[in-house]
Amino acid sequence: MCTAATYRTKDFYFGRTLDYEFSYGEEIVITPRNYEFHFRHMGQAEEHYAIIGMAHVAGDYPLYYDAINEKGIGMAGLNFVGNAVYAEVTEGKENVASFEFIPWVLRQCATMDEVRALLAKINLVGTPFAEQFPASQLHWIIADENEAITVESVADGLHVYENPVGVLTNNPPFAQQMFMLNNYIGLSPKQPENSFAKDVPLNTYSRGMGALGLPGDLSSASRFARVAFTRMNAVSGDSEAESVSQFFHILGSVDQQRGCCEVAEGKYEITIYTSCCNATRGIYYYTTYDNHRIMGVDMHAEDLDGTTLTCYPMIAEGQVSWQNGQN
Ligand SMILES: C[C@H](CCC(=O)NCCS(=O)(=O)O)[C@H]1CC[C@H]2[C@@H]3[C@H](O)C[C@@H]4C[C@H](O)CC[C@]4(C)[C@H]3C[C@H](O)[C@]12C
Repeated sequence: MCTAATYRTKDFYFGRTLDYEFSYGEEIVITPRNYEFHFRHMGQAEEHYAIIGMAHVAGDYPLYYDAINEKGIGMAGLNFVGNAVYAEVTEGKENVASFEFIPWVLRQCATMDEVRALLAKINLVGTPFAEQFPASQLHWIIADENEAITVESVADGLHVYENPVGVLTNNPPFAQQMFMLNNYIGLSPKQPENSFAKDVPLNTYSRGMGALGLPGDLSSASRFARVAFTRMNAVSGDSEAESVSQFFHILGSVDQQRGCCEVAEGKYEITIYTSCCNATRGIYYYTTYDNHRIMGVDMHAEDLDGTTLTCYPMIAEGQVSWQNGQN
């Protein structure tokens, strides 16, 4: 399971959790403006916007999971197993393989209008990256500081949905996820009044009872409702420290602890990493399952006019900062 979210204070923040039972060996990858992309069906592209994100690099190609570009657009791919259906390669169309979708959008779009125009022309195809990497079944969230959309390629074609909650998880399809939020219409961060029955003496015996009924399990539908509630009601200061801290708290509401989601005998899905990009400033922050210290990689600290990828392996080990003894 995975969850992605957007958040806005003074700057625009975009990130996700990557929940799985194993890692593909991902790292933080900066693609500079002059790196040559060789698209499978669309030829080669030289000049483009710089990109920073989490990717598995194979044969010098950045297979991005989630990323932002230097113009402040963010995009992430999340599992959509059983529903994602990609098109066949069609002569005369803009055929883009699903593994190329993130760089295809981020390399050339500076606004959401440009993203929409690009999506109107795209033919998203299932061409595999390599034999050992068949096309993953994904759906995507794409966002800037003003809006978010969800893109789903299903049996009857490509769908682009407005995403007013700025959240994406996994199944079911996005329209159903949004519909199911109706179930939580009565939830509130405020304490509830007794609307159950006026003659029954019901009282609030605890704080937080306004959100009683928000599901606590790890299913993707429950995570969708939980993170949407958290994100839509989140309040923070607008400094970088306060915004980043708050963003990790929002995604912390759907953190997966080892042991609670068994996917095969003795195998557990966990939150491998959580990311928070400051898309306004080109910074990729992350934590990992064992490293709760927020790490940061700044794209503008690199030569963005270069031609080669810059990769930073994730620091996955945790450290305690002792305040006495033990040092
Ligand atoms: C497994 C990851 C999604 C995690 C997730 O959504 N889990 C939910 C599980 S469930 O539905 O609820 O069961 C996805 C997200 C991004 C994916 C990777 C990226 O798309 C980049 C390449 C794409 C290639 O086609 C396959 C390898 C790959 C390197 C992908 C492997 C894998 O499918 C990743 C890592």
